[in-house]
Amino acid sequence: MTVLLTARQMRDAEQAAFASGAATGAELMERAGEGVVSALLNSWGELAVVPSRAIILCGPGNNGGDGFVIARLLARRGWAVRVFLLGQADGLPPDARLNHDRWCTMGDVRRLPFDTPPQPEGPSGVVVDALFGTGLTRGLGPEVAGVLESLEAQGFEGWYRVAVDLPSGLCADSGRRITAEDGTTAAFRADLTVSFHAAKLGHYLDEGAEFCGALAVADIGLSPEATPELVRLVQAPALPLGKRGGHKFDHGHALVLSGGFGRTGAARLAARAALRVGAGLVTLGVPGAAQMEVAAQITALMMRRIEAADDLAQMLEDRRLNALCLGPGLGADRARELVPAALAAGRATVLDADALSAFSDAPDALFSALHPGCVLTPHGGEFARLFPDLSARLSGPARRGPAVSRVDMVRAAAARAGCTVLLKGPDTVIAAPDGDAAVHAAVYERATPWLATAGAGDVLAGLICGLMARGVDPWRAAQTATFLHVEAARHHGPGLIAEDLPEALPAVLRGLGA
Ligand SMILES: NC(=O)C1=CN([C@@H]2O[C@H](COP(=O)(O)OP(=O)(O)OC[C@H]3O[C@@H](n4cnc5c(N)ncnc54)[C@H](O)[C@@H]3O)[C@@H](O)[C@H]2O)[C@@H](O)CC1
Ligand SMILES: [K+]
Repeated sequence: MTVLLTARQMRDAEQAAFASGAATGAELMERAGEGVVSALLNSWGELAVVPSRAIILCGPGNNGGDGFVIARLLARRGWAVRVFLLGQADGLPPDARLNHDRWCTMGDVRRLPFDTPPQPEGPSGVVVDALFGTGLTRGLGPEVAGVLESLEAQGFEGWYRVAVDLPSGLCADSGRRITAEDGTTAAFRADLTVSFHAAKLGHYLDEGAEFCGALAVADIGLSPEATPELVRLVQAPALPLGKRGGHKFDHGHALVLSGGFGRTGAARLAARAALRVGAGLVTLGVPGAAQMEVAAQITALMMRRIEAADDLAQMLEDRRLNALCLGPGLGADRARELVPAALAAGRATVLDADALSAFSDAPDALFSALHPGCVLTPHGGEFARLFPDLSARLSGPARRGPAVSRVDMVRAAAARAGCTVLLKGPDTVIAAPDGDAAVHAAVYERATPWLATAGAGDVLAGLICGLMARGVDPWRAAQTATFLHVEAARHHGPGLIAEDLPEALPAVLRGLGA
């Protein structure tokens, strides 16, 4: 399992290594520097062949210490290396000071901010940002922001930008840029970020991937941590997806509630996704006025008339209907009518879109009706309507590092709602009420910009519902559906519209050995 760490968890892993005698700080710093050098040589093969040039910006902490190791290792390979230090050598922590001094036997250290910014002095090379890593506590002030700006102004075309551990200015826990006292939010924009031991949350959340460029994680010989608060990175389905034998009723019966005439498309998309992901049967619950419209559009899906809460309650007397989906295209009035009846039935239930927004005036009424079998799938706007206080903590500027993150807020939301909450986005965060949290980030090699299309969210709700109909618990259903959703988008590629997602699933499932 791949986990994402906070800055504190990374420090704990380091301290555990010191306490057990497994490594010293200087050893870890050496391995970190080696990790950066091998990652950059791997990323840009030409640099491994011919010695190149490096400009290395070192900060006042151990991130700066890594910078001095990198300087030494590259100079030994014959590179022309120029090193700059922010602050005084006397103020460096011991391991960083050791590596500063070792570097000083090989080359000089100029001060930051620059008197005159360095020129590229060659067609290619590497700018290394070793200013701040997990120890960033405040935003980059005008001094450091000015250094980054003046480097940008030099162009450095053909040069690569490498961030050590994190792009300076970016918060390790949240992926947000920390805002300085003067209101600026500067950060180093990297082509490659090389982190150590395990990726940090900030590499995947929020603006993280945008500033990291690409991400490599170097092994520095620390033991894997196993604490319950760890956040997992979803990179595969959370369970085998193959269908065992049996009758269609053995694979569950999902019910997707549709909106009225002219508004049934979203529910039909969700229903088709539920069927494609393997629910044995899927029925659309449709108001009378929309029955003709729906009937003209469906084949394998079934349809039942559901006008009011009583119809739904009556239908749910059939225990074989084991998973519900309400929200896509449902309409606010119909949501207020049907959601309480659906929740009272105690079935596995996905609430999305209108089923969430309809309760923005009285979220507590919704929370008191929810149960652990529910999954809420808000996008940012719906999350803000249900959890305005939590959302506000994310939307304001982050003044201190580490800053509050999407994971913190979705965890708080899941605890408040008493059920699984999935906050959609390129960095989807899923949290269970017991504090378990997972991130699925459609970034780096999994970037799927084509997924930003009308109806994609309806399909996701349907996938979760379909998996829950198959008996998967909400926590694993939410993670697996998110993974499949992105896999389907990647499989289809450019030109994707929501209808394509369920149709791409057979190939995706086959590829996963289902
Ligand atoms: N924790 C670990 O296991 C390891 C850490 N290593 C490196 O050590 C780094 C963490 O080192 P540190 O904890 O010393 O932290 P940093 O080097 O990230 O920065 C801390 C220093 O910067 C100052 N500072 C923070 N924000 C500032 C701002 N906006 N403007 C000016 N000064 C600011 C702090 O007061 C402190 O002096 C990691 O990112 C990584 O690069 C590696 O050497 C290997 C192992
Ligand atoms: K850095």
